[in-house]
Amino acid sequence: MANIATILNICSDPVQLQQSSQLLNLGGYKVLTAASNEKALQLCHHAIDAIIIGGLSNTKIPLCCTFQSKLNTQNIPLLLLHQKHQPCPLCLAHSRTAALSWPCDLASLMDALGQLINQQTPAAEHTSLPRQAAFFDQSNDLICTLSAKGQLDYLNQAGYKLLGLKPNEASGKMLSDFMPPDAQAAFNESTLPQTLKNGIYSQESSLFDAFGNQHPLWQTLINQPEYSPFNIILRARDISHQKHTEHELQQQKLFHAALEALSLAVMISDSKDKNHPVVYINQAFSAITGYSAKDVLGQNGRILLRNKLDQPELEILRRTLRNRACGHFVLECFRKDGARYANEVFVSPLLDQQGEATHYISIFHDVSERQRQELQLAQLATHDPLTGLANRALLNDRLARAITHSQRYNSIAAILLIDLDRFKKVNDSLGHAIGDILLKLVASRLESMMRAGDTIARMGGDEFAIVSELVNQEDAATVARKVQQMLSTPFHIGKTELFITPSIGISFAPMDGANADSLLRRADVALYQVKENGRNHFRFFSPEMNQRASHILEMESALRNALQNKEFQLYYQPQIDLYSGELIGAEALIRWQHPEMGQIQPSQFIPFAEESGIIIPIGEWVLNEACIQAKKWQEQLSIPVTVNLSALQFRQENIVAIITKALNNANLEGKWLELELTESVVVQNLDAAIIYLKQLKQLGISLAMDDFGTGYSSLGYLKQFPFNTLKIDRSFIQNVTTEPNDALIAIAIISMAHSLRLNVVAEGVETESQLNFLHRQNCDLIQGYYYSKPLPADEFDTFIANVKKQPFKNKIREQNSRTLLIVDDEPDILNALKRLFRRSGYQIFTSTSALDALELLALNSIHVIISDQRMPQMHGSEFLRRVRELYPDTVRIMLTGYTELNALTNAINSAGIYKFITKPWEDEDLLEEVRHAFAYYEQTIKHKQGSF
Ligand SMILES: Nc1nc2c(ncn2[C@@H]2O[C@H](COP(=O)(O)O[C@H]3[C@@H](O)[C@H](n4cnc5c(=O)[nH]c(N)nc54)O[C@@H]3COP(=O)(O)O)[C@@H](O)[C@H]2O)c(=O)[nH]1
Repeated sequence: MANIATILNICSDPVQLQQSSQLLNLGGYKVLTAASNEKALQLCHHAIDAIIIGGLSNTKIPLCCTFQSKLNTQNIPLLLLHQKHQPCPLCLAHSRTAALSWPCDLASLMDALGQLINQQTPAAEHTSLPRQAAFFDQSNDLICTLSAKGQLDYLNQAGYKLLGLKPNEASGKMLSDFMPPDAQAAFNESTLPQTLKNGIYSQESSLFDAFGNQHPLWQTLINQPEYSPFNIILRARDISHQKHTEHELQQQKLFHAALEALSLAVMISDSKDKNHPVVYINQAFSAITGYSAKDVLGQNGRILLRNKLDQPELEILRRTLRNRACGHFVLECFRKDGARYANEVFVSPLLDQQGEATHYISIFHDVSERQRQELQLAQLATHDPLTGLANRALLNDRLARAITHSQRYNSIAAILLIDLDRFKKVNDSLGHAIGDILLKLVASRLESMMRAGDTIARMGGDEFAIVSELVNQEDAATVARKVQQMLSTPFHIGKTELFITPSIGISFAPMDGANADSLLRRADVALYQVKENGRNHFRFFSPEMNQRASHILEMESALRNALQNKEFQLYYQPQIDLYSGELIGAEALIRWQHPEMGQIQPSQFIPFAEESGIIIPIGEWVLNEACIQAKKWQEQLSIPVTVNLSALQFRQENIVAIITKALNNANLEGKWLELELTESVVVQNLDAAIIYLKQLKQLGISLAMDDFGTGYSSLGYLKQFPFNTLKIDRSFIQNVTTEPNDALIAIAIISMAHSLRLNVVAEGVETESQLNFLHRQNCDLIQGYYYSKPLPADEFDTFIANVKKQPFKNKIREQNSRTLLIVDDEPDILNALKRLFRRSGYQIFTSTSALDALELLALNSIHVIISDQRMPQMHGSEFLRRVRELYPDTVRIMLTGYTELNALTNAINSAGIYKFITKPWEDEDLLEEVRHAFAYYEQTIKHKQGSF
């Protein structure tokens, strides 16, 4: 193929410049275009074969003249494409200058140029296009002629080659057949009509070759009507390379933009240079490290490490790079401002064709926050968030290790479970915030006594644990004592001073268990024993304790079965109003009808049920049953039913909902239900208790405080809670007539309850004397065997039907006569005295024992008492002391042969003895003394009554 001539096409008219350049292109010339003089001069350094100057204006120096020197010196031909005006005569004079009027067709332009360049004519004849074929065949571009409908006629050699056609295969084919389907319609409907209309049309398009390869092309179509029917000349230049370059460029831009947009830092360093200088960093690099491109480019990447060059990961990094491998590390790095951060780096080498690393690419990001979170998570998984001590999981792990160690080295591992006594009270009374501070202070005191190798953990709540490897078991006692001592100093929180004591249960490996679980359970059993026995102690686990623990487990499962097999039954014990004799309520008391063991009393299983937690479902069953029974009695008897609530039950957050549900199930109004709670149940959960009790009260439910007198017996608590009734514990009633202390407590409770406008129920009333006593103390309500034992519901109905309602008549005969009680264990003396006083007209009571005498005192209004001192059961002085406490108005005379001065003095002082008469007595003297005693009694009573 011939060399392509280069034409400098200069024209100030852009339309002419474009059209003439396209014709020149079509004619196979390489065209340099210049729209201005200056541009043209700039292009003059190219090797130019001819200059075309068009669109000439009437400037002083014609454009063509400007180039004369170049034209002359280099002998470059010049073609003047003049429009309306005449070409420059000066230039025309030049030998290698020609003129042509514009517009002209391709053939004329080719002719004129051909003659000027080497006097040759590429298109010698311009009458027929095919005659120019030889010229077109020299072109690298596809050139073809088409009909107005796009049918191919002539195709040059470059075209045949591009389309992969055999010679003459093109003629008659439609050009659109070589186009992609979506371009075909556009070619027929837009490209061809536009070309015919405007004479020339250019566009980017593509053609498929015979092998299916698509070639991107820049097409110029020129309409040459004189060559009809194949009047359209198409010149198409393969722009694959240009496209490829453009694509490459775009890709590069995209990659660069992507790198810059990346949130990961990218650093590229030159590995050929021995200092490995950084040659590229992206924006994220600067954002993460604070270093700008100016700071880093040309420097070694270790700028990020400062002087932290002893990191083990660095050695691995160097090795990785030496091996031209990829690596991933977390390095400790430093920002420009010196702040440390954890840098997760991915490094890979960029290899050349020889496999040599030309660059190292490091991609990294700051993982400080992630590392912090990971650490925090790890800490949380193994540590208690409040105190920072090990948690249960970590303790289990350490305990397991200690056990293994003890087995391997014949040593001892101890686990000490520490429970803070009455911590709950601190929490309830001072609030959880103070409770938390206290726990933290306890933790830090425990930590301060820790030896290397010990583990201190918080197991939850107020329970701590220490795992320690010891030489012998005594060492554990030393540790326990140290814990007690550490916690014995009061804690100061703000202005509050708190005292805490620990209960500690201890078990040992390998003696008490071969795994962490069993050791913990056994330490817990020992701890339980400490708590049961008054707290603030430590105990080692013993196998006997374990028996109890396994008994609890057995009981729990038996109770669960009992519940399932419906072995529980409710008994009901009547509560009576002493004054009206009316039935005022019934207390529901559970019984266990064991299929083999018969009836089991609640005292034998309720404690286990509470310990194991099974009291919760049992309690729910009791509530439901009692409500159903109360509903029945509501209609027949109009009495409420009392149900006992255990501590565990009351601690349930949804206790009010459970009770409401039981009421709803039975369709029972709240006023027919009374709940009995012990003082400790309420005090254990003070804040919640107030809320729950008020809510229960709003449901119309009555509240009774059970076992009053056995616990805190605090008037302060009582005032806070909306109780209706106080129950005096059975233990006080039992000896109320014989034990002044019990009597005094009963009396105090009755008076306290009345002052708070509460009802008082005395429970466990078994005897008439107890009843009399309580009646005299104005106790209104009675429950006990005296009236009835607890009965099944049907028997309760029968009992109620048969017992006539009658007000209690105080059996104390309101004696009009003077009453004298004589107490002596010798019947002969008793008879002698009886005979002596018979004539005096006194009503005489006699008793051979002090206890019987106390019973008589409870049942009768006694004025004067004569008691012997030496009695087997109880001495006269003790008897009379009690009488003084219980019945202070009585006048007490001691009759004895015992003359020891000290005993007499004590007796007189403690028993408030009126007269001391020695045996054997003088009848007259004794009669006289007793007469005086009655007078004294009557005077005292009169005085008392008068003072009211
Ligand atoms: N949480 C629950 N506790 C319950 C339930 N049912 C019973 N209990 C508690 O068990 C303890 C023992 O009860 P129990 O053996 O039924 O004894 C009660 C009465 O039978 C007994 N009592 C009554 N009068 C007399 C008497 O004159 N003499 C005498 N020796 N005993 C008598 O007293 C117990 C009444 O107890 P309380 O009024 O509740 O204090 C006991 O603590 C029950 O509370 C249950 O369903 N849930």
